[in-house]
Order: sequence, then C-alpha cells, then structure tokens
Amino acid sequence: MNKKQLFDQIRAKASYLCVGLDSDIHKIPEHLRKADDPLFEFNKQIIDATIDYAVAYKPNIAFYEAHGLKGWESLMKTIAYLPDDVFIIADAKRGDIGNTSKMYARAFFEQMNCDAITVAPYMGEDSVKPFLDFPEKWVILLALTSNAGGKDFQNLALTEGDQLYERVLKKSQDWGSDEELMYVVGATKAEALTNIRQIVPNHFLLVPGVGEQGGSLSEVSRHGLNSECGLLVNSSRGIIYADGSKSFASVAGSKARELQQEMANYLEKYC
Ligand SMILES: O=c1ccn([C@@H]2O[C@H](COP(=O)(O)O)[C@@H](O)[C@H]2O)c(=O)[nH]1
Repeated sequence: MNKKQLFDQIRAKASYLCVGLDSDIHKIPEHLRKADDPLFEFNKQIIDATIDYAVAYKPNIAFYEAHGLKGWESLMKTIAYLPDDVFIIADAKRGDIGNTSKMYARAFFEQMNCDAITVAPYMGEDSVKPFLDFPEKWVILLALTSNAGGKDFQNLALTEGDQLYERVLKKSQDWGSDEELMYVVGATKAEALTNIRQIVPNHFLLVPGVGEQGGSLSEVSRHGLNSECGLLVNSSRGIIYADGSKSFASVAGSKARELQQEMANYLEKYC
C-alpha cells in the first residue's frame, strides 16, 4: 500500500487506529481455547468487530512464534483473513547483516504479504536497506520506543549534540523517503513529538503505548498529526482484552469505536 492509499483509507474511516494483535493463548476467553486454532479464531472475531474503526492491524510476531509451527499457521491465516485495504504491520523488530535482512524481508513481504515491518536501526544502513528494495512496502524504524528502558540508549547525547534517536531520524533519511520509511515513537514519549515533527515533518509515525501503557491519544494527536495525518496509533491489550467473556469481540469493537471517534475529532481539528 502506498502513502496516498493509506491516507485515503484514513480519510474514508476517519481513523488512524491500528489494532494490535498480541494474541496470547492464556488471555483469550476460555471458550475459545478448545477451538482448532484458538489464536486465529480469536483474531478473526476481533477483526470482524473492529474493521470499521481501524485502518491498520499489527500482529506482534512474538505471540505467534512462541507456538512454533502452529503459531506461524495462526499468523498466516490471520494475515490472509485481513482485507486488502487495511495496512498490515509485522511487528517483528528485525534487522541483521544485509543478506540476512533480505531473507527477513522476503519472509514478511513476499511469503506473508505484510505492508510493513518494524526494524531495529542499530546495525546501520546495510541492515536496513534490504527491506527497502520492495515497492510499496514499508520499513518502520524504532526511534523513540515507549518503554522506560528506551532511555538507556535512545536518549544518550552523542558528541556531536544529537540524542541517539534524533540521529536515527536524521541519518535514516539518506536511506529512504517518506514513501517507504516510518518511525516508532511511543505514546508515552509524546513530549518529544514537537521536536520529532521538526526533523521528520512528513513521515508517518507508528505510535504504540495508548491504553495499557498510559499514553495520551490527545497529546499524541495534538503534537503528531500532520497534513496527511502522519500517525498510526496502536492499541493492543486495551482493545483485545477489554473483556474476557463471550462478549469480548463486541466490547473490543466498542473500545475501537471510542478511539476512532476521538480520532475523527482530532483529524478535523489538526489535520
Ligand atoms: O516502542 C514500542 C514498540 C513496540 N511496542 C509494541 O506495541 C504493542 C503495544 O501493546 P499495548 O498492549 O497496547 O501496550 C506491543 O505489541 C508492543 O510490543 C510498544 O509497545 N512500544
């Protein structure tokens, strides 16, 4: 999906919501655990209930890898179930020497047909570039992550003055354009968004951390929206585990709708 198509979807749904499919066998409702493929059954119902309110879905690969072959099958079935007009992010946080990165890219872009993959930038240009060789596919580089430990490295001041995350934003612009590169910025770090928007005014940002991690959708939207929206805001646990009963899907749908309605207001106001 290219940038224009993504923005068209955002306008059509008045939403920049990404639903995180962090589907955990121990957290899904009891009655689903007896199904043939419990993770897929859970995801299917979550997708059906939230599809009107979300433009993107983000399966976190760890939750599927943890189950070996069966988990990969659940993941592939989930991705195949998602409609063509939603943006699919493999939250895999990959990146390695070039020939290995190329294989990761082929796995997620060719085998699984994801639109985007999260990539750790710290092995540098030759570890990121292989992911950028796929037309209309996206690399989402970790810039300023939502976790407390992100500051251990990302906020370190380099001798030249920049913090490490700022250097990631600046340097990576030599590798690809805003038609193929996005950045992860945690909702818990919303105070950095004004600075981030000065460095990358036109790039999309993937913003996790609204919901369970306590990030503010209002703050993120106020400081992060640009003229083409420029945001995909993720919520995983706050939507998919909002209810643990047989009504889980309809409650997830209501949670997604609440976020979408708030987003529709911010789009009117700031975009
Ligand atoms: O900085 C980051 C990068 C990735 N994540 C991922 O996003 C979701 C957040 O889940 P919630 O349940 O909404 O907290 C999860 O998959 C993380 O691995 C992040 O949180 N922060």
